[in-house]
Amino acid sequence: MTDTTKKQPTILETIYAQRAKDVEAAKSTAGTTPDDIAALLAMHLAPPLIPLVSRLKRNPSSNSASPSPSLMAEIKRASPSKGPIAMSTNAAAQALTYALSGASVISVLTEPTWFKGSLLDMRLARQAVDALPDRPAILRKEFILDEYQIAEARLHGADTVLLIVAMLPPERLTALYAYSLSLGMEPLVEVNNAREMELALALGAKVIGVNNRNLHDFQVDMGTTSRLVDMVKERDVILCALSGISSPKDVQVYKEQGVRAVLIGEALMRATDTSAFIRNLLQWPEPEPEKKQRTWVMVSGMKDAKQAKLLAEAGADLISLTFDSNSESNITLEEAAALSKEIRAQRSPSLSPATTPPLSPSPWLTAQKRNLQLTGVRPLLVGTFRSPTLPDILRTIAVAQLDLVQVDESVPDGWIPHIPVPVIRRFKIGNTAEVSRPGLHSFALVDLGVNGGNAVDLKKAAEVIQAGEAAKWPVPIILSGGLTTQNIREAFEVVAPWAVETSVEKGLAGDAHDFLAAVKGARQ
Ligand SMILES: O=C(O)c1ccccc1N[C@@H]1O[C@H](COP(=O)(O)O)[C@@H](O)[C@H]1O
Repeated sequence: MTDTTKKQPTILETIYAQRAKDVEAAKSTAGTTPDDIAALLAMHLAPPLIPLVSRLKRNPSSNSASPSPSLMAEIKRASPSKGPIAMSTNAAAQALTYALSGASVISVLTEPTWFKGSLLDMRLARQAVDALPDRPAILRKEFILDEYQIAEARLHGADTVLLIVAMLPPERLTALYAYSLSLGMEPLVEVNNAREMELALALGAKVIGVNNRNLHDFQVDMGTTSRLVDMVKERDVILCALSGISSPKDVQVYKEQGVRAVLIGEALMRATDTSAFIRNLLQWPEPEPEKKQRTWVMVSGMKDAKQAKLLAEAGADLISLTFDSNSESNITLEEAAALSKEIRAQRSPSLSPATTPPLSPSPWLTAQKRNLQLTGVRPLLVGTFRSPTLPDILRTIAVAQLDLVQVDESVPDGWIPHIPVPVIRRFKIGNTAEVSRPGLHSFALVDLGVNGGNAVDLKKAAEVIQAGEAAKWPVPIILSGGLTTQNIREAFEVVAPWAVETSVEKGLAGDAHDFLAAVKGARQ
């Protein structure tokens, strides 16, 4: 017979009990004991952090006169109240979509039983956004009851963790809050009523989320946040509304009340066009369309400073020197240093204040291209290397004062972070799988592998661009190999590269000048 006098545990109590068991199991598993996690943190194996508070203050509307709240976008496959929501979600792809749509925080549920999440999801979400210029913070959305889960979160790439006041005795809450801070992570402290808000404020929490969903009975009351707004007025606290938000009206009400961020799960997971849905929900401005930039030109094999100056005047943006003893264009270190000095003396950077466009979310190569264009200094000096050693590259950069270097496939990826200037990686047309890898080379040169005059396969190069960076941004490439005054117009039409390359073959400056003139004529 069932004992009807015994109170049924709420879902929060049930989840707590299960997570307490899960934590004990993880702690007693060889390789993931608390000592192991501490040793891994001491080895600095946790990736670098970004601060939650300042990241939450930035969103695509934050420069406007009336900024809308920031977005904490949640990856939520399922939930105890709704069951399955979006079971086939790929956490990394979803995270990248959120990031490129302007989210300030990506909230990743790591609870496996009711939410179908995992630490692997969180780690992949972090990896997917890691190379973005202003990546969102990663929140471990979890039922945290033990320091162990916070250390685990940090190790797997979280920038912040959730602490649920309703779930923790006050002294546990205080200890966990302090521990999270000790690892550099300002937590999101979740409350559901005035008493919990007082506890959160007493803690000194800087980011407080009011959950509109009562975690004991699942009831969602959108007024819960509104009723607590006054408690944080005039305080240095970012107030966030959590749960049940699905329409622009919901967000507008909170915005008017001074809520600075909203956490949204289900509505985002069900959206068909996530970016458009987010923009409409938050009333963020449309991203400014990329201004059509003129196609850049790189002239390679330069050995003569006067010639370089003339070509720069004729429109060359990048002047490349070849460091390859097997090439006729090879330049010695002494010659390179002299040429560099002359070019630097001649180039006159604009000293007027930089017109910096607002930071808009964009993937890695697109951002690198934009940043280079913003420098305003022309021509930039490139050192092109064939089978170099790392010390060769470093010394040449220092002596010849190179702005960029270009390397071929012989250079291991592991060297690139050690090269102190942006790297152009040369890819042969049949071998372009890694062109849009983020976070390593800053620019990709796609070599059609043909010498001037022969037929070039422009369609293949077009496919590389159209394969897309983060799916929908055209991959900015430098197109090289076989471009001539005759085919440059077609190359622009078929491929639309960011830049094109030609070379000063055997000192025939005329060719490069003709090429530059043809480029000018062909630019749309
Ligand atoms: O959604 C639930 O059933 C749930 C149950 C227990 C704890 C938390 C739960 N969900 C939380 O809901 C928000 C996101 O809400 P929404 O999907 O936008 O309505 C988030 O805080 C979840 O962790």
